[in-house]
Amino acid sequence: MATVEASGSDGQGVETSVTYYRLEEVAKRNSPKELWLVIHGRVYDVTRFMNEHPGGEEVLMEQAGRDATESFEDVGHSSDAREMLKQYYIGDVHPNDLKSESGKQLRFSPLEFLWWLSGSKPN
Ligand code: HEM
Repeated sequence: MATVEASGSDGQGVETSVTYYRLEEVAKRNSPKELWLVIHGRVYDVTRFMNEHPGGEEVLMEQAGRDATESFEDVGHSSDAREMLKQYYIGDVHPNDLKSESGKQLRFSPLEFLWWLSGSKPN
């Protein structure tokens, strides 16, 4: 775990600090005693929320210690549900462990792109 302090340039005012967690650490919190999950690069401790989740505790258990972004989005959670996330936020995924979300949207691998280029050349 690493904590980064970032404070405002005026020396007073808002001070924010972010705690970074490695995915390895998140993965250990995969039991009903301690249940963390990742949604959009943020880490949530949903241990005390498990019994209250309207979608049931089983689905949270299935995602325990993992990146639950896709399943969270697949359900089409309401804005109320998104608002609730804040209560359980404990930190961010360590930058070295972040997969690029835009990377997933690449339509071609670099090799396919070369094939595509060579195929589309005149004559
Ligand atoms: C901290 C994370 C989560 C919060 C705060 C949350 C909150 C909620 C809330 C408030 C609802 C009621 C419907 C709504 O307002 O959208 C709901 C329903 C539901 N959630 Fe979650 N949820 C979380 C994570 C997940 C995850 C990871 C899954 C994985 C599949 C999931 C699956 C469901 C399902 C299946 C329903 C029932 C939908 C229905 O009956 O129409 N939730 N959740």
